[in-house]
Amino acid sequence: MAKRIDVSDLDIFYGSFKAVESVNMSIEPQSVTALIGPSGCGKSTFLRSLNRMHEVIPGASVAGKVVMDGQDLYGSDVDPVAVRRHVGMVFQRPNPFPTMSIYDNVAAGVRLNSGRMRKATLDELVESSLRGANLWEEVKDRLGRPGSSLSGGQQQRLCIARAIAIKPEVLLMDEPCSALDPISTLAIEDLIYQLKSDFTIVIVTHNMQQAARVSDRTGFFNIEGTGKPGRLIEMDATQRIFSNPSVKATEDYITGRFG
Ligand SMILES: Nc1ncnc2c1ncn2[C@@H]1O[C@H](COP(=O)(O)OP(=O)(O)OP(=O)(O)O)[C@@H](O)[C@H]1O
Repeated sequence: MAKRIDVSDLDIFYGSFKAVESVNMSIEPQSVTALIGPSGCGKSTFLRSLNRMHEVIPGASVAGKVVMDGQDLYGSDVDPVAVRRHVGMVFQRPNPFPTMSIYDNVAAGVRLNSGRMRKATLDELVESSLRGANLWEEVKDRLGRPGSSLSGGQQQRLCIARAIAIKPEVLLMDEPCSALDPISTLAIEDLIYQLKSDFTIVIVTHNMQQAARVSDRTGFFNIEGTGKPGRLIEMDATQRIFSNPSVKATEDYITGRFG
């Protein structure tokens, strides 16, 4: 089941450097939320704070709340590994395990989380995940080949299949198309559109057309200058952000006047 996320007064640090300040944001279930803004304004840092990946960096920390369906993900009794099971992530560069087969790539996370599973059950899960990632038809006859034998766009869909195989509720995507050609990009965008009926999706993108095409809501982050923290400036329905934003900086950014 897709989940709602409510972020309140979130500050994010690397050591003593405050990279992101005072974010308040509601992320709706079964929708796509796009995060846009100039380089260095903290989009990726914020994204990683949503599944506690930020804190794996030495010295990194957060203050504030990230609440998923009533539970604060930073509560003292919450296991970060469990959080990452519920909130999956897809990265900028497709990163399948290169020597592992296509099948094993999809099964990897499940094996880690669920231990031993009947072969037939695992087969079914691998197939449904590959179908969910729109990759099944292209790979069903070569599941034993290495993940690295696929094209870049196929590898990214393989990574999406791997992420959805563990049945997360939320899927975070950090510029998932930036290393892909336009055709593969469209395939991923179609897929994002389909996936939102099952997942809550948050995507960081530098591509304004992509944000406009795939997302329901868009958040614009900005930074006043080097060394200053990034802030969420405005968040609204995507159509409104791209047609009639309330803040001038948002308009300047989306019309290409800066950033
Ligand atoms: N591992 C890290 N250690 C220290 N500072 C970091 C680290 N990663 C990012 N930062 C700093 O945090 C700030 C926000 O970076 P972040 O990568 O989140 O921005 P971004 O908006 O995603 O940028 P881009 O669009 O270029 O990817 C920047 O000042 C960056 O230098």
